[in-house]
Amino acid sequence: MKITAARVIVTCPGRNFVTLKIETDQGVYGIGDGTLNGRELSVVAYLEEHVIPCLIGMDPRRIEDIWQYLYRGAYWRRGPVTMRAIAAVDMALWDIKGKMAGMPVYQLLGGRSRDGIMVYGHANGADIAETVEAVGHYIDMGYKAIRAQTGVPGIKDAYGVGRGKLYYEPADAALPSVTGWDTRKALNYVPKMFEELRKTYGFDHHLLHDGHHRYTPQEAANLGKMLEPYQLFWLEDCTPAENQEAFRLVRQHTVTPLAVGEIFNTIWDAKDLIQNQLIDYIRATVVGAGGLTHLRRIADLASLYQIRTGCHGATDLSPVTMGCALHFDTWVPNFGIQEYMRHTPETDEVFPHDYHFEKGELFIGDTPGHGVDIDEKLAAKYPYKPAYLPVARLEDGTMWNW
Ligand SMILES: O=C(O)[C@@H](O)[C@@H](O)[C@H](O)[C@H](O)CO
Ligand SMILES: [Mg+2]
Repeated sequence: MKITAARVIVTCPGRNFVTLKIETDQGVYGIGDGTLNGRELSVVAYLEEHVIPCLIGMDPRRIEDIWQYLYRGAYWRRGPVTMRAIAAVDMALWDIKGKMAGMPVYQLLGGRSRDGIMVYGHANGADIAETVEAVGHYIDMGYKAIRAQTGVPGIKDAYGVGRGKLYYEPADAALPSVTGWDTRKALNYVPKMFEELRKTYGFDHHLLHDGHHRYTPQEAANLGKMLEPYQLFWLEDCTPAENQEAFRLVRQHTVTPLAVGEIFNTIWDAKDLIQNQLIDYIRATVVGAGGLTHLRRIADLASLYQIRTGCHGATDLSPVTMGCALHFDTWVPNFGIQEYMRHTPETDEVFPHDYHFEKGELFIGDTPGHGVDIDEKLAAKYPYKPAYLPVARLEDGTMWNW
């Protein structure tokens, strides 16, 4: 069996997606996601110029060998562009293998460990009152777990506050828009939101919060401590994780569960955090961390330390990644939760898929492969549109983490 052709499809049904389609001499094809929000075309070039020429003629059944070929073979390892390109190939190959076997991917991974996949949705508002109302909306929709982010008085366009009720897309301008940040104001405000949420809705639902890399380790420890009475499911990206050691300081001061990893690309980004038990949930996902082949290695390492998975699932991860993540979640023994930010109806139409939401959970179907396809004719109607993620500056103009 041979790979005969591969091509990249870029489409923008509301936001940009990079999709790789691999074709074989047996008429079976597979698709994979390589979207890198705000830097999409770098992955397109990596795939078109440097990966696809190597793939032609290879045996698509050799998933592991092709993974190693692309990872070791480039000599230059790791990084978001390389690992997304590898992930796109990997997803497409698992899709092909599943179609050849007549089985859904979760069966190939080892079979079902659970029926439904608990997901969390994004509730947010301009202030505490609006966010409390938004959380109620998610509870009404049946969610068991909800992430709550609020605008903070005095901070311009703080991360996490959307303009629409369900569809929140931060990459909203042809050049990066400038938002603000002020740690003191946030530390005064965020705990009050959780106090209000618990007062209003009690303790039956899981509540989550994303720090989006904006606190120093000491500030993150302080926030974690202040949030303890509200029993969060997790506090995410409370401080940047390039220095994995930084989490030791946070961990020593708070029992609020910690989650990290949406920007991780390999097991090496998470190794110290996992082996030193500095986190509770690992958020690496299929598109970010080199596909299913590599993600399951990360999950296996995490399982030795009772750390559970919580795959990134924002809207910049295409339905192809969501489908693959749900196969992974259905199999992985140490599953924790799955993030689920809904795609717009236009995106869902371009990517027909075999998964559905019911009572706070997502369910993957039994279509052979990963069960997500691309309607190329429809995709062609939505050409690429440059869109950047915002940047953040402190009040005095200093660049900060968005
Ligand atoms: O937890 C999350 O989902 C966020 O941190 C993301 O929305 C992140 O900001 C985007 O994926 C960036 O593209
Ligand atoms: Mg996040």
